[in-house]
Amino acid sequence: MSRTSPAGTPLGDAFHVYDTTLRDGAQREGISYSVTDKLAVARLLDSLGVGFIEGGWPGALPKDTEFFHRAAAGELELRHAALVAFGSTRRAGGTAADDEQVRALLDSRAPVVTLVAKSDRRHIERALRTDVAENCAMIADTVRFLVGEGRRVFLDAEHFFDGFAYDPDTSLRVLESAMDAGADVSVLCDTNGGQLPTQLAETVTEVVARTGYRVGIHCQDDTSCAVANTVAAAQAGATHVQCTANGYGERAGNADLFAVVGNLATRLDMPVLPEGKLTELTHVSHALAEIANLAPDTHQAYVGASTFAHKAGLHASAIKVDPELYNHIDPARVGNSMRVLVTEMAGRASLELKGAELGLDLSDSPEAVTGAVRRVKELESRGWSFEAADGSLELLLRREMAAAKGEPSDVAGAPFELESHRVVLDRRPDGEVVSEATVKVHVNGHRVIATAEGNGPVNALDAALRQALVPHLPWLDEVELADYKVRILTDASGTDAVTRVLVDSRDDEQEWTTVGVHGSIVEASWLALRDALAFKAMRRRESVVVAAS
Ligand SMILES: CC(=O)SCCNC(=O)CCNC(=O)[C@H](O)C(C)(C)COP(=O)(O)OP(=O)(O)OC[C@H]1O[C@@H](n2cnc3c(N)ncnc32)[C@H](O)[C@@H]1OP(=O)(O)O
Ligand SMILES: CC(=O)C(=O)O
Repeated sequence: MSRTSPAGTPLGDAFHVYDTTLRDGAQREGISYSVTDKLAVARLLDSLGVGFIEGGWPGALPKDTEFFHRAAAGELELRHAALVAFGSTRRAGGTAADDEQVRALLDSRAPVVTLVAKSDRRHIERALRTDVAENCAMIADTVRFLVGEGRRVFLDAEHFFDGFAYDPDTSLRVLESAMDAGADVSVLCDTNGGQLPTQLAETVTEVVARTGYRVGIHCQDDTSCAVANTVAAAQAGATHVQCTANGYGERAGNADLFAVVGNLATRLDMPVLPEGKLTELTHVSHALAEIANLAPDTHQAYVGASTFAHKAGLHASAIKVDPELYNHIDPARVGNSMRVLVTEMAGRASLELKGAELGLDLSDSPEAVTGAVRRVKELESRGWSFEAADGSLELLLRREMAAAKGEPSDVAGAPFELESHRVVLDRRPDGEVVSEATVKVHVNGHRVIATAEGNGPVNALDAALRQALVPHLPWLDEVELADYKVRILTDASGTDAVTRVLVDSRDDEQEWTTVGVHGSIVEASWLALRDALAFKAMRRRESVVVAAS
């Protein structure tokens, strides 16, 4: 069943993309949005073009009450989305007009209200401790009251799927009580997140067929099927999908907005976002992770940094012919990009594609490619890893290219020669442990000896090297040691442990990572640092050549 308009124009109110990051997403352990965070999240979601933004539960959480207050006072100007206040119906035995929680929904001034209500008879009787008739009256009274006050009302039918399997008549009566009172959408909730796509889609189909209501879907992710369930529901006739940014949500989470939108837009050709907005998925996902103070999931569908990163040589060989052969979509459609990883699993094509990514044309250097593949495999079998060390990989490729042409490999060499280095650990009387490094190097015809301290061997060696080299090579001062990581590999060489050091460096123009591996942490650090400076020297030589030509 397709709901794409013939012209491919946005579906608008015919299909709702409803975000509940600020309510269900905020129920994730570890997330605590400030009101300012919530406003920033809402702005980003609006800029992406979702149809509805559920801002929280006014009256229940003071922060949410303040969020709606500040939004209404002009701090939130929404261009695409309608703001939604979430809350429960009146309590049993009262009236909607007198219910404090219901009043808070009105006071929020949100144009849309989503009411959560029980739709599983066991919950009505055991958790609410009332009967089905009173539960339906609570819903109908509250919907009628809010609609009478000019609000658009959606019903979140909690535990719908479990309830429908147990006692379908009660669950359908709950929907009926809301829709007859003027609600717009019956949102079927998989509150415990235990559904699987086939059974869930069958229920959605049955509800749509039996009621003719506009049906929505809200899936928790306890079976890791929230996205699949949401898409299956849309295919079965649901025209309102509730999701959260990056799948944040209660317990295991909710349906990931970016995967749901990615699937609907690219797999089912449904223009669920305004034109041109799909390319913002990756950026918005990462920005929302930042606000939640969580690291983006690098393997997240559509938007993860590794989601279009190809490691296997066989994949690369087909990608070289046509990227579509190993990508389910063009990553640019969702604002992401493809990368080729070079590791022990690489083949010739991987190296050629990586070379192109690094600006090196290897098409007429078959010996260099063969040499580089052999060298990478051999080094990786000894614990090296080039996957995250593009700087060292580029140097390796350039050395192989030079060797293949019979040129000296110092095109990619360090701009100095090491005579020796030494690092000692100095435990001070106050208990502080300081690394002290001494280097003896030859640079521009001078023999230089320098000693420096640091908070670890990499840091101390870096400081000593700079002290020795900068007076002779002042441009090295532009290089900043941004970070370094040390990993002990117990089985890399088959016998003894080795240490792998990754060094991140940067200057005004770029960042690069280099790697060193050795039985000694000091030597591993030295190798990674030497490549870091060799990389800078190589870039400098290139810029001098460009400037001269
Ligand atoms: C499935 C979901 O995720 S829905 C969203 C859930 N989100 C939250 O719960 C976060 C915000 N919640 C809160 O701040 C508080 O729980 C409040 C303000 C809503 C209620 O707090 P309290 O009045 O202290 O009650 P408490 O949380 O202990 O229990 C909830 C009450 O609401 C009742 N209730 C539960 N669901 C509903 C419903 N759909 N409609 C009406 N009443 C309901 C319960 O029966 C219980 O009533 P009782 O106090 O008579 O036993
Ligand atoms: C409404 C909601 O969050 C749920 O049923 O899971």
